[in-house]
Amino acid sequence: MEHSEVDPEILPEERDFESALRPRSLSEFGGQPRVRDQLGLVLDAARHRGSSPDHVLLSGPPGLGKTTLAMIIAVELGVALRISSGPAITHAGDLAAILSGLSEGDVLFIDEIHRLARPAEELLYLAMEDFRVDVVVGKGPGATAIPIELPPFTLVGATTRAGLLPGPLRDRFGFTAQLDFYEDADLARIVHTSAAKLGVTIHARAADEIASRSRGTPRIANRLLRRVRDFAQVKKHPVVDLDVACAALEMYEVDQLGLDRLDRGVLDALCRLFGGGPVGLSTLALSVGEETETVSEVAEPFLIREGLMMRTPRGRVATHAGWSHLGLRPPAGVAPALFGDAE
Ligand SMILES: Nc1ncnc2c1ncn2[C@@H]1O[C@H](COP(=O)(O)OP(=O)(O)OP(=O)(O)O)[C@@H](O)[C@H]1O
Repeated sequence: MEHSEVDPEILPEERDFESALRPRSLSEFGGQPRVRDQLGLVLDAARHRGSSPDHVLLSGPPGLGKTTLAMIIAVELGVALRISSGPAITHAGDLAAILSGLSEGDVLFIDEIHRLARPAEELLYLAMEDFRVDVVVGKGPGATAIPIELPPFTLVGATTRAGLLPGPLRDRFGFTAQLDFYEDADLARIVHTSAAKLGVTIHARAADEIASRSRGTPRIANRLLRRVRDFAQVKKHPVVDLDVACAALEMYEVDQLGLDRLDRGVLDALCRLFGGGPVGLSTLALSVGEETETVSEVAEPFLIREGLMMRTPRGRVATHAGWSHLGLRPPAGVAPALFGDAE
């Protein structure tokens, strides 16, 4: 399977790069003003009381800053951060071991919390509410539950799918922050900050261009900046201006809307091969030589968000804006949408 250039999933070789660019405090965290203010208040109040803040749930699409915020929470509170993830905790015992290793006030970050196994989830209910875990010793009728007291801690859960969280778990978070896609102006500021950290001199219009092709996602903005930096270095441009940024982004096949080769391939196949649809997902995926999951989870959400295609009960359909984005004339009957079209 080919890797999509702007796939929001993190790549292993990017981890160092990401951690170097992470903001370390709430004031450095660009964008999301509502979340920043609300979270700031929660942390201030806890500091005032000298106690741990309520458990925090961060929800939103990948790459918007959930892990970054968890790290910031620990730094702002001056406590240690323990990191784990739903899929990594396969047994309730794994979670009990993590919880019993916490010190007073620690922040425990569980990424992808919607993927916790059921027994671990139930153990977490008690830990979140009463700071206690019951460790079951033995099997069958002779089994006994030994309660273990835990020090007060703050759980920070992150999820891309808040709707998949069971109600009892969701209700145990005192504060929920819903992260939204970023405004271009906020992304441009992030590009400037990251460029400064990387020692790249960048013009305002170049930063704006990168921001506008970043799908509202800081991870993608930083990734595109890295690509542009590589291009500028190899082509010996000491400064990244608009022309350099556009040439680099064109070379990496990221278009004005932020579509990459995979997205364009899907839209192109939908329009040219299937007359704009409706066509089934598996047929569409086959026609671009990709797995169905790659098409439905990587390409489609963005194409749909941009109003370029729709999912209908009969299959995938290109919108008027989808046809126009490829420079094609939509067939009669595909009317421009009153709202929601990207163009
Ligand atoms: N508000 C922000 N300001 C500056 N940089 C940010 C911001 N939010 C995210 N980033 C950068 O984007 C990258 C991805 O952020 P992060 O890992 O926190 O996302 P995430 O929401 O946890 O993603 P995932 O759901 O895939 O784990 C990091 O390099 C981080 O530095």
